[in-house]
Amino acid sequence: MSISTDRSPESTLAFRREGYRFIGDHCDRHGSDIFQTRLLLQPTICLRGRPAAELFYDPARFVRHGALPALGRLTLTGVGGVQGLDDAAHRARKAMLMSIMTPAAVRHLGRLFDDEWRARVPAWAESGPVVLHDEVGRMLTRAVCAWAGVPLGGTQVVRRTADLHAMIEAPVAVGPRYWRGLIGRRRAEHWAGDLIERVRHGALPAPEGSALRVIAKHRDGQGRLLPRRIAAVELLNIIRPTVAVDRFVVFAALALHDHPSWRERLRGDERAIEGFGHEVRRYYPLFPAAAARVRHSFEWQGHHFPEGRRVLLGLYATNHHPRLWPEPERFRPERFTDWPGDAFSLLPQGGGDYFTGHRCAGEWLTIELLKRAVTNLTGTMSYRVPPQDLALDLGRMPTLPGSGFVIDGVRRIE
Ligand code: HEM
Repeated sequence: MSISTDRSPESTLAFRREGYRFIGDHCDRHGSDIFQTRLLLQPTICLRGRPAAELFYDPARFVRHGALPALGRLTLTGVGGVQGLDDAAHRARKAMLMSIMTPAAVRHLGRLFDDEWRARVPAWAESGPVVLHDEVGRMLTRAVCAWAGVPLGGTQVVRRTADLHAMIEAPVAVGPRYWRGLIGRRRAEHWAGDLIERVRHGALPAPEGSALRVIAKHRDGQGRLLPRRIAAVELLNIIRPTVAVDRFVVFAALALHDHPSWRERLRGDERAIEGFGHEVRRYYPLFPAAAARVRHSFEWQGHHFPEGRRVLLGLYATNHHPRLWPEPERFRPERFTDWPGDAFSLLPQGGGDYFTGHRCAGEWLTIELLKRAVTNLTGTMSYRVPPQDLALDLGRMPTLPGSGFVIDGVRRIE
């Protein structure tokens, strides 16, 4: 059976225009969870849904080498990092990254973020309106650098956060947004590479088990240290996405604003807070899709996947699949009460296995940070949300409310 194919000879502009909705809407139009289109001048198979996720996360079927478009590699992920590795090289690099994510380390980052938050509340109470995205971004930069063993002078915080934000904003942008991402990455890699060298030469002490130390001292199967630039890319693979959690924090604040009854329901209830966080990650858009290439030709559900073909798994489209998530366009944290967990249906950070596949290395950290943020938004402070542009443009990737979520009248609750 041939795969239902878009009529347009090239869909890159449609993908940019339709953004997060592209894969889901095209699936609906084709009446199928699989269709083929042309993106960036290449035939591309797009998928959504649980069986598709199971297929996509089978490492025997797909490789990641050369899957991510160059625009994304040059800004968001960097070149030579874990995202583009396969097989034994991937497993070894991933094991290094996952060794940092112990339960104690996850709690430690949560506490550092909490301390940052509580320390900022009095300043917010004194000041006028504050932009939550900017504030939380800087708090996360400070917290993750302290956690990772990375020294960061007070004067560096704004500049480093701006570079990290620029990298996150860039991968599907054109024009100045893209250039800012390139420049941000160049500066950040230089900074991270310098830190790696200083640790290797004993000029900078890095605590045992910290991300900086683990990455600087990591040796590959042949006993070689990672090249400076690649070690820098991996250190940024920890710092950059942790700062990106500021987007989920803004979405959580938006959800609390749009569904105020949840404030009371969450207060002091850790399990409800975790479920609320899962619904924030399901409902709101961050990564639209994950990319891979077919390792060797195969047939799946009667469809032919030719060797080398680029395949996109719609993460947002799966998170909004009506068969997986009844009333997917409604924000309903109740759906996660007693949720047994499933590696192939809730995909904000990819699916499958953390160690043998490409599922996000930082998902446990993200869940912890989001819980801390929701606890603070509902339990340790009160605030007003003045009139502002809170609309989410699903045609912009990544998207945020235009205002960055402004709050004022902040008061500490004891
Ligand atoms: C804002 C929250 C985050 C989102 C939405 C997110 C999303 C993702 C997605 C979609 C992937 C790719 C999955 C795939 O290719 O199949 C990924 C991979 C990855 N993420 Fe995250 N992530 C987040 C936070 C984090 C954090 C906090 C860290 C580390 C501290 C992290 C580190 C990584 C790494 C290292 C990979 C590559 C894994 C691999 O290729 O094996 N992410 N993430």
